[in-house]
This record gives sequence, structure tokens and C-alpha cells, in this order.
Amino acid sequence: MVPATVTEMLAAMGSTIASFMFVWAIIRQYCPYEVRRHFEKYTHRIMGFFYPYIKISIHEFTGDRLKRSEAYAAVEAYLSVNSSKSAKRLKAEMGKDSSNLVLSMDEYERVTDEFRGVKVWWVSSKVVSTTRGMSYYPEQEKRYYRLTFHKRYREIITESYLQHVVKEGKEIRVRNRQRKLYTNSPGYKWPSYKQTMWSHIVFEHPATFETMALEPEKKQEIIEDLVTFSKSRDFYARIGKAWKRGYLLYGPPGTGKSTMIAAMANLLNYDVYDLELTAVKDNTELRKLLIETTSKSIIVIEDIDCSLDLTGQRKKKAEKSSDDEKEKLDKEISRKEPKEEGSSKVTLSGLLNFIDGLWSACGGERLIVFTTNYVEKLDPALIRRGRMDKHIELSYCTFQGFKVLAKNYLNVETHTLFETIQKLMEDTKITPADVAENLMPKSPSDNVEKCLSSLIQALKEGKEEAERKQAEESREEQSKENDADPKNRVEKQELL
Ligand SMILES: Nc1ncnc2c1ncn2[C@@H]1O[C@H](COP(=O)(O)OP(=O)(O)OP(=O)(O)O)[C@@H](O)[C@H]1O
Ligand SMILES: [Mg+2]
Repeated sequence: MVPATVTEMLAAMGSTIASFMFVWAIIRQYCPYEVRRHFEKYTHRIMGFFYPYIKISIHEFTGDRLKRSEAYAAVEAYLSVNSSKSAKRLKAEMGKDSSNLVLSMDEYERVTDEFRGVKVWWVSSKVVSTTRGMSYYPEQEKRYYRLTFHKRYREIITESYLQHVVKEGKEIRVRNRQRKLYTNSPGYKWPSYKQTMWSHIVFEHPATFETMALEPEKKQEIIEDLVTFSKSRDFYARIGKAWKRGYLLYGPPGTGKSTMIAAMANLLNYDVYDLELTAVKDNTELRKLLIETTSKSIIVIEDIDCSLDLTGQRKKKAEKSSDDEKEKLDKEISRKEPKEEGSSKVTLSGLLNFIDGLWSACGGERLIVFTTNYVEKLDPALIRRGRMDKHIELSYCTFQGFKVLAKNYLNVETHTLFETIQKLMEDTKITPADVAENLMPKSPSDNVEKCLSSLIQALKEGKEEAERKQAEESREEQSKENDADPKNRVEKQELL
């Protein structure tokens, strides 16, 4: 019988769907798995014929349960902006610098997006696994996003829209992410099921180039160098070089080497990987560590002169240096070297390979920074240009550097005592760390004058100490000369 009206037609369709649903419910309830799968396959095909929409799922974990999918993270970030305007249920998480909350779509929420006039729908969902096997995870939730769009837009969505989502999402993630300080130190090992070699905490160092005591021209030059590097992706690609740059920071203790690394990370918004070489077992482990670093990061090896094989070289050279220098060096070594010489087998060639071998080309935008107090003790191969591209000397505090610290610590730009300080600084060596310590108010009653006077006192003491040392040295020199003179030797023997 042919239905006469539209109402009758709709009623007939409705009853067909209802019967279909009824049959499906019975099959699900009573039929074995094989029959169900078979039925499902054909219903999908039939539905596909009538249903004009395409669905794409992006799962949080694909294959490797330990590694979150980058695509999922990018979509999540992209939708966080979109959904915060339209979704009704949102999740909030701590964002950059622990100061703002980042919103994202809550589970089972649905948002609409538009791209070049094409409408698409995103749904966030999850599958809760019912398998109760051995697992480290209390619940097996598999989250995913599902994108739905009309099949007539297949090309535009798969070729342009998804690319646009991932690109935007990545940018949003960089803007919102909390920067991290990673360490490979054995004291901070993750639980064993987390196979990552680095552990991290949120990086929140307040140092900036603005607050660093450094000559303005030098500061400007370093900032420009760093900013140019961070914008040179295409340049490095064109010249066929891995997008990385090495910095060697050298100078006496307390001159701001570690502070500068923090300032670099803050300037470029990079993560910091603090590599403890003595805790690395061998060259293979070093390569693994490098592979696990991400782009937009600074890989730091502090006190490179106190590390591993290079130590042997340095010790040999130290024997040749003067006793005084040796004593100073030994003190420094015992301060910075681990008590036990670990079982690390990282070699110089392993380290060189780490810096500029093929391994360092996996992923770009990375700075490698070495710090040392004794640049002359390092193997020239390690610090040659091309490996350590920029050598930066951080030295004793200049008057200009002092002015920056006075502004930071005391909020003064000029003072009657500045002239005395300038004169004293011209012939006394003092590190920025010592200047900073003297400028730091020690009690609530300490005012600007008291702090500046404390610095003047320290400078005077430093000057006296230097003069005393110099006088002692020239006396020793004189007596050596006298001993060497044959006329004096004869007189001495006669006296005896
Ligand atoms: N150039 C500087 N500008 C501002 N503050 C500085 C500077 N140098 C040192 N300081 C201050 O001194 C402290 C010690 O400095 P830092 O740890 O950076 O020295 P370092 O050169 O890394 O020393 P070491 O060789 O012993 O590792 C810092 O916390 C900082 O407050
Ligand atoms: Mg340091």
C-alpha cells in the first residue's frame, strides 16, 4: 500500500526505525559476539549510505599508553579558546606562572566551529574500559575528541582545517604552558612505570636581563643574539644547519652565570634541562636524554670543568699551575665535585657528539649552555666556535652593574655615596653576588644609607686585603731574587 500523505510517510519511516531498533536491542541482548559484530558492520554500511556526515576521532593515547598524543593536546588547546565562549561545562586548570586558569571543554560537551564558511562540530568524550586486569592506573578512561562535518567538505577539512587546528593549538599551548625545569639527577627519579629520564618542576625563576648587573651594550648584544636565534627557523633550514646554538658562560663564582641562564629562559619562554653529567651512566644514556628533550628549551651543563673525563685533563693541567692557583682550584673542585667519583663513563667524544652529532638534529630550537669558572682548563675541541658559538665572559662588578643592583635592591638611581663607591670599585674586584649581598637590607630598620655604607666597608676591606696580598707577594719575590744572587748567598753563608 502506498502512503497517501507526508504524515503517513513519516509515520511509516518512524515505525521502520522503531522496528530496526527493536531488532538491534534483541541482537545486542541475546546474540553471540560474532553475530553482533556482523550485524554492526552491515548497519554501519547502511547508515553510511544515508548518513552524510564524516567523523574523525582524536584519542588522548595512541598505542603508547605512557605518551599523550600531541594531536590530542593541540586540539584540546585549540578548543579551550573556542569552547570557553560557547560550551556550558568547562574544566579549569592552572596555566602559565600559576597565575591564571586555563579553561577547556568538559567531558561530553559539544561545540561548533566554523572554518571558511564550513560548519563543524566537536564533541569531547571518553570510553571507560571494563577490563580489570593488572594496571598501574586506577581507572581505564580513554578520552577522545570527535570531529563531525558534512562529507561534501572532506577535502577542505582534512587538508586545511585540521592543519589550522593543530597549528593554532600548538601556539596556544606555548602561550599557556607552565615552563618546566627538568633534571636528570638520580635523587628525583620518577616512579618506575614512568619511563621518562627527566623529572621536572615548574620553572619560576624571577631573573631577567633587566635585573642583571651587566654593561648595557653587552646585555643588548646578548638579547639580540638570543632573539635572532629564536626567529631563525627558516634561516637554519636554508643553510642546512640544525637549529641550535651553543653558549659558553665563563667567569669567577658569583658573577651571574646561573642567573643569566634563568634570564635567557625567561626572555625566550623556553624550558630548562639541567643536565647533571656525573649522573649519566654512559654515552648511550646521554643520547637517550637528548632525544627526550623538547624544542624551545635550554640544555644546561653547569661547571663543565668539574665533569668526568674533562676532570682528568683539568687535573693534569692544574699540576702545572702555581701552588696558589692549585690551592684555589682544589677548593673549587671540592666545593663543586660530587664526593664520590660516580661510575659515569661519558667521554669527551660522547659529549661532542651530544652537542653537534646527528643526535642533536632531532627537533630544533634548542640552546646548549655550558658554564665554567676556568675556561682555560677546557678542551679546545669542546668550546670551539660552531660548537659553543658564543663565548660570554661574566666578570667582576662594574660601576654600571652596581647601579643596576642599587636600583633593584634599594630602588635608588643616584646617591651622594655613589661617587665613593665608584672610586673604590675602580681598583677593587668585587663580584655582583657580593655587591648584592651587601645591598640586601638585613633588618627592617636598614635604610639606603646603611646598605651603601656596608658595601663601602666591604670594598675597603677588599682593597686592604688586595694591597696586603700584593705586598706579601712582592716581599716573596724580593727574597727569591736575593737568594738567587750569588753575592748574597756568600754573605749568608759567612754569617752562618
Ligand atoms: N650579574 C648579576 N646580576 C644580578 N645579580 C647577580 C649577578 N651575578 C650574581 N648575582 C647574584 O648573586 C647570586 C649568585 O649568582 P649566580 O649563582 O648566578 O653566580 P654563578 O656565576 O653561577 O656562580 P658559580 O660559578 O658559583 O655557579 C645570584 O642569586 C644573584 O642574586
Ligand atoms: Mg652557577
